[in-house]
Amino acid sequence: MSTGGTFPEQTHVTRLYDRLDELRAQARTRLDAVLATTGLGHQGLMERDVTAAELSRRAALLDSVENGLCFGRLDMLAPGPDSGPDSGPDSGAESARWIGRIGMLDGAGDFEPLLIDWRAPAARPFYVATAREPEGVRRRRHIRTSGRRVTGVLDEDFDGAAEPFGDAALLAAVTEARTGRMNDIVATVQAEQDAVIRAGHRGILVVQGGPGTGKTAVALHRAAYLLYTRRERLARSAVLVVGPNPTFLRYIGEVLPSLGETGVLLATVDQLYPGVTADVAEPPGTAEVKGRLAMAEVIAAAVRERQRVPAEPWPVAHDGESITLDPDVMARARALAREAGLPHNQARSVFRARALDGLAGRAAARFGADVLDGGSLLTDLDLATIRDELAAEPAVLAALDELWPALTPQRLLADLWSSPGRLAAAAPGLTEEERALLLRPGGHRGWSAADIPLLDEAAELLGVDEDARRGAEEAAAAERAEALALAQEALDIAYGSRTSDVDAEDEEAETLGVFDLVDAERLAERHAAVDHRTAVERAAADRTWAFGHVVVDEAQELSPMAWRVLMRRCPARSMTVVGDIAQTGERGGAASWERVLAPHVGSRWVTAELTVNYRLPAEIAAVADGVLRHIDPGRRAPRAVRASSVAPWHAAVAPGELARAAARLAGEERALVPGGTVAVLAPEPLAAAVSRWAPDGVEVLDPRRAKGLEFDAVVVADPAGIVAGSPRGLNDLYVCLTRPTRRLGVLHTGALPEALNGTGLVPREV
Ligand SMILES: Nc1ncnc2c1ncn2[C@@H]1O[C@H](COP(=O)(O)OP(=O)(O)OP(=O)(O)O)[C@@H](O)[C@H]1O
Repeated sequence: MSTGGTFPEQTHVTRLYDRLDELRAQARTRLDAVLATTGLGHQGLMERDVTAAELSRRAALLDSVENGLCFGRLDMLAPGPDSGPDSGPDSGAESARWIGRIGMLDGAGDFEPLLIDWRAPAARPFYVATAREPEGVRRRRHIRTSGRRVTGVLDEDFDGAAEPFGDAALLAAVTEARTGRMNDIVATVQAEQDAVIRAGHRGILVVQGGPGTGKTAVALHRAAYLLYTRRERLARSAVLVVGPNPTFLRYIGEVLPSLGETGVLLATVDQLYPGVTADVAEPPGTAEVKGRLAMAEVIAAAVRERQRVPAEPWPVAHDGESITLDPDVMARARALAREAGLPHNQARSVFRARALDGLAGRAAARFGADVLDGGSLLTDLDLATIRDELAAEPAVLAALDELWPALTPQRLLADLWSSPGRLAAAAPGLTEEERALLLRPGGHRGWSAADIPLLDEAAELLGVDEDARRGAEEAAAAERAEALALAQEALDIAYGSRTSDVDAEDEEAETLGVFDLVDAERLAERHAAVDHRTAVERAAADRTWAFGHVVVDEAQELSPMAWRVLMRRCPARSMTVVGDIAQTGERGGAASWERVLAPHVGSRWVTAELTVNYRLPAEIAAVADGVLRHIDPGRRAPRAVRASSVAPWHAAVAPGELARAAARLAGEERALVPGGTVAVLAPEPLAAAVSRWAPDGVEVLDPRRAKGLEFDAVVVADPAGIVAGSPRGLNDLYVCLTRPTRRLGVLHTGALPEALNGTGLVPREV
């Protein structure tokens, strides 16, 4: 890369920033003007707020693309018809295409494209042109900037005059020190990644790739690409990005905003049930059972169990006497209610109606039987009167509610986990030990992550509680009536306090007062809350939201029950699923994509594979590959894109010294990667012990929380403990070994685990 001095590109880049400033100023001026508008009707106010929100978003977008606004230039083989006689490669003439984060047109006169959005078809050659297939490109130039200054350029010529530099821009990008937050890769997306980002497939696209192949980066860029190409639809329906834990979501949280995209909700699966926070930890075995597909049937059975029929005739006080709820009448009412095919809470009214019919019929038969022929002496009207009387009897209604109660998902699940009898009835297919894992004998203490998909399942089967909904509607109506009364009061005061000039009917009497312009209803409406939330904000608060596209990262970790939640959130089944089966750590996680997806979409999904590792230097990749061979000898390891000439090390210490030594060595590593990030990865409880000793700036994580993250230097402590720590311990070790971008050390007690022998780890004394 040539650096230093002033680059010819500076002129155009300066023009681009000038244009960006101009667009920002325009957006702000329009926003100010819109906000200053007054005297609008209710409709006008709503429209004003929508326009203001849109303009604020536009202003925010223009701010977000400040860094690295332009990062590339393509000089095409055939200059465009407008190019002037001096349109040489450095002249910045019209034949050049400037590639950047957003598209911008020249504001003056002809509206020529000044900058092409990286997602536009015209930008594609920047990512896919090769010496063999130049795609009409004569030269590709990577432009590096710092602030608004061009600090370096790197060229690849495709006209045979010079050897292309190939991956130099990429190598510069992947060797940079890490900041602890993931960066976008928009300037250096590689051809195999570009194919995934721009894939036209509308259904489920699975991106399988080893660690460091850019799956996360590619998935996020694909989200940005889809928001660009399907803006109309996705702006309304929003895109959901699912990650394994909040630390990971924080790590990736800046990528999409830096690409100017905010229409995306980042969430873990357990954050997808608004109003419930999963804050209770539970053993992995319990989570595994709760994540099984069979739990869908358990929840369905638990709901059915709550639709009861009395075992014996049940006498209920009625009008000073007693009315009997006969099992056969109740059984028939239950059967009819179930047949209605409604969710439990909605079907309650069917049950109640049919039960009252049955009870009225039974009562009529008893009281009105003709002694001569056994027929009924009662008319239909009599029957209806009896039914109405029963329906007005609180004791009868209470009894029917007990047989078919209104239920919330929380109530259903809390009752299920606290009752061995209920659990045995709903989950006969589980063993006694498995059921014991589910029981919470001490009562309800909150929700775990694995409970959330079960609550979601229950919510689907229960539906909304109609009584509660009616209550909420009535409360809303009462609120509105109150607003109306207040508005009327305000108008009365305004009328009462109008000027005496108006009373005097002189010229001033023509002045319009507030009471002339609005009536109470309109005034109340004006004060009613208008929903200004963006699609993402509304989606986050709505359990039943249907997202236009869902990106699932670290998808191998999700349980079958979690997959059901995601499928419900995406009825269109437009998904990008990225992960690596070899990294599956959760007991309930995926062993194959086929098994995960077949229950939902059969064979209607396609796969793409990423094969190049951008994170690990070859020396560290060799260590990880050794472990991968033990996990699955048939699996191909991704090819490392670079070597570092720094050998990964291992050292043995006495068991009692492990925690302190790991912390000390991590401190030493920190000095070797100035400005970079360092982590100790260790199984619990060792990780907690290391945390106590770890110097500032060193993160300490267990393998689970290290998923998807990366650090400049990593010390893996107690590899044997990691392997022994879970049924998929080798996968966990593989995850740990594949986190560093520059340096790896392995600290162990006793001998190295077999999978690490002969992998190139160099012994050292510590
Ligand atoms: N084309 C690229 N240009 C520059 N950097 C890249 C490119 N592709 C990937 N990277 C970098 O490589 C690193 C690994 O990428 P990423 O985290 O997306 O990989 P991954 O496949 O999701 O890994 P894992 O399976 O371990 O979570 C990141 O720092 C990312 O920015």
